[in-house]
Amino acid sequence: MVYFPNAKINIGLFITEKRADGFHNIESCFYPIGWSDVLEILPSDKLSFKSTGIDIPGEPSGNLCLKAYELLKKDFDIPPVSVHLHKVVPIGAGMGGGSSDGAFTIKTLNYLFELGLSLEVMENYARKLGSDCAFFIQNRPQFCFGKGDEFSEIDVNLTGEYIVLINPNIHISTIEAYSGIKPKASASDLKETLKLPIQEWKNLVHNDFEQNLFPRFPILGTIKESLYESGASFASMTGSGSTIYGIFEKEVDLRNMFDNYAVWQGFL
Ligand SMILES: C[C@@](CO)(OP(=O)(O)O)[C@H](O)COP(=O)(O)OP(=O)(O)OC[C@H]1O[C@@H](n2ccc(N)nc2=O)[C@H](O)[C@@H]1O
Ligand SMILES: Nc1ncnc2c1ncn2[C@@H]1O[C@H](COP(=O)(O)OP(=O)(O)O)[C@@H](O)[C@H]1O
Repeated sequence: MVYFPNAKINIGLFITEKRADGFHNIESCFYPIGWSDVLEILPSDKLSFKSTGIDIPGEPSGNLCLKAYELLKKDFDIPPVSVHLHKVVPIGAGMGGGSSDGAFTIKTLNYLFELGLSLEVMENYARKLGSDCAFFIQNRPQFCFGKGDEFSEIDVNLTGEYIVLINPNIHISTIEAYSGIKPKASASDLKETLKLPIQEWKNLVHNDFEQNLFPRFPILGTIKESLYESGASFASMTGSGSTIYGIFEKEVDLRNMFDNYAVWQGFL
């Protein structure tokens, strides 16, 4: 079976509290986007993993696809599989690409071996892989809170809007990004704010990581500004960076403007 594990953006990201377990409580709207990897999982005589495309740092055993397999293998008598991941989504880019690969592996194994797991059970397995991972089980816009792995409904629909994502090849580690943060109460009620027309989000919807990372990497602020100058209704960094996105009312082509960087553009 071939699947296309897609990335996400964060629309607004408040870091509200440091928790006793060392993680942070956040409030954010997670929204799926079309930038995707390619994942093939087939039953096989022995377990194997191959990746092509963008180089993934670390050993294959640390890859979230294999971690997901091992997690399910502990509880179910599943046969070996061969996994081929073609990596397209930039790594350490705030788009949850690795988390999506892990979640899609859980969904694929569930389907392939008829494990009969409910969405809720699959989300619980995904939570063990990483904070962002459970979101990709249902893979639909959600208000995310707690570690980013608890969900409630949010009234936001960007279907028909056009998104441009710019990744300036700066790898930001999530641990490092959180370590520079002083948590504070959320600046606004995201669920209410996102009901407003998108043109009104600019001064109300913030990503708390920007304040720390923009002074360190001035290019990030420059890209965000260029997106507004090019007519974006809303622009922001996603997650812990370094990808910056702009949402436009109609189709634009900004590939020439950012030709040194990885760019993805398409309808939401
Ligand atoms: C910042 C966010 C926002 O959506 O996205 P990305 O930028 O990674 O896409 C997420 O919170 C990233 O989630 P994820 O990448 O799954 O993080 P994990 O693997 O669970 O944790 C990596 C490290 O980040 C820190 N961490 C993560 C999540 C959280 N709510 N609080 C934290 O403090 C911890 O130090 C943890 O050891
Ligand atoms: N399938 C995978 N794809 C990308 N990174 C992975 C994968 N499995 C494990 N990782 C590890 O996760 C880290 C980054 O995860 P990623 O989801 O790309 O970042 P972010 O959470 O910032 O969007 C990398 O350091 C990488 O070693």
